[in-house]
Amino acid sequence: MAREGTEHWPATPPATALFADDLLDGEVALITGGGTGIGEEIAVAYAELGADVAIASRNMDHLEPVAERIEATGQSACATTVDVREMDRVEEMVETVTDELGDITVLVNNAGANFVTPTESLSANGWRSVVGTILDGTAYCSMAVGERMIEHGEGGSIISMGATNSVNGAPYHAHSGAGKAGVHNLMQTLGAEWAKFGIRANTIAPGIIETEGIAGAVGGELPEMLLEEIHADRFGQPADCVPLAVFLASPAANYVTGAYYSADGGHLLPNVPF
Ligand SMILES: CCCCCCCCCCC/C=C/C(=O)SCCNC(=O)CCNC(=O)[C@H](O)C(C)(C)COP(=O)(O)OP(=O)(O)OC[C@H]1O[C@@H](n2cnc3c(N)ncnc32)[C@H](O)[C@@H]1OP(=O)(O)O
Ligand SMILES: NC(=O)C1=CN([C@@H]2O[C@H](COP(=O)(O)OP(=O)(O)OC[C@H]3O[C@@H](n4cnc5c(N)ncnc54)[C@H](OP(=O)(O)O)[C@@H]3O)[C@@H](O)[C@H]2O)C=CC1
Repeated sequence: MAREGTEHWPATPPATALFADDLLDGEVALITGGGTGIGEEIAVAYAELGADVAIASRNMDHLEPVAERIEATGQSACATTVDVREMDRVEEMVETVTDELGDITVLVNNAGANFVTPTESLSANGWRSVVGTILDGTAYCSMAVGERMIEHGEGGSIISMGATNSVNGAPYHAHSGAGKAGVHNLMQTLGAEWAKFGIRANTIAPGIIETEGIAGAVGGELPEMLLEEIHADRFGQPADCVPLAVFLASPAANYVTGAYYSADGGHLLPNVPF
């Protein structure tokens, strides 16, 4: 895994160097889109810290090698296919994970989709494809897992991946930015509504993180000129998103709900004018 850093903005260390290795003992985590990019890094870190981990996405080829990495830590893994845009498939996924690993205590809504396009060229199907994955998918997984967390009666943590493109809007990101804004709002609503069940719901907003997914979304390599807008002077790596995901899954966040944390190297901060 790439962990590239710079002199002033070093790479984020591995989770095992930052957290107690039993921090997530007894947790059962489900990470959608856990077979690639940021989701893979979170899945393996959770297992290294003692959680049993399920990963789910459309393509089993992505999932199998990550399930092997999880099992190599000594924890149990479950890999199952799902299209998060379909509620029936989501219900099946939750049933499979619960049967194999037990009651889910941590849900990470990480499955995501994006492509950069002028809004006047965006088709209705393109809009649905992205908003369906980001917003419908996050809602369906949260509803299916949340219902079981409520029945189980021991609370839980729901963590959703937002994006900094939703904060001020972002040209060529109409579908993704609107979907991610909805994700944050949904987490705030669930945080309020499900507080009485001990279920916490929070959002992590990655900045520009080097993954195959974002390379595909921008149609190739990330343009170097984007670095001019990033105070950290480097693109993020999946590992930069892991500590927030560990924190929010752990008892260290027992009083934290409805919150929004960015990991973006200062991408949204103003430029210094002189
Ligand atoms: C250069 C400026 C950069 C600035 C950066 C600022 C801030 C960065 C913030 C970044 C925020 C979020 C980033 C991410 O989410 S990165 C992770 C992205 N990962 C993925 O997208 C992985 C999953 N992706 C996919 O599955 C596919 O790419 C897709 C999203 C398209 C969904 O696949 P699906 O199989 O469901 O869909 P189809 O291929 O059938 O297509 C559906 C419709 O969408 C149209 N489409 C697809 N690609 C494009 C494109 N590049 N441009 C325009 N339209 C596209 C496609 O034509 C279909 O529509 P029609 O049926 O009408 O043709
Ligand atoms: N990288 C970045 O710069 C940023 C990323 N983010 C967000 O972080 C998260 C992870 O991004 P990143 O790791 O870069 O992206 P990736 O493209 O690597 O990961 C996206 C994952 O979602 C899965 N997925 C996509 N569509 C579906 C679907 N309909 N049903 C189930 N699974 C699906 C994919 O697997 P499969 O193809 O097997 O279905 C893939 O594993 C996403 O939510 C993304 O929007 C936010 C801001 C910036």
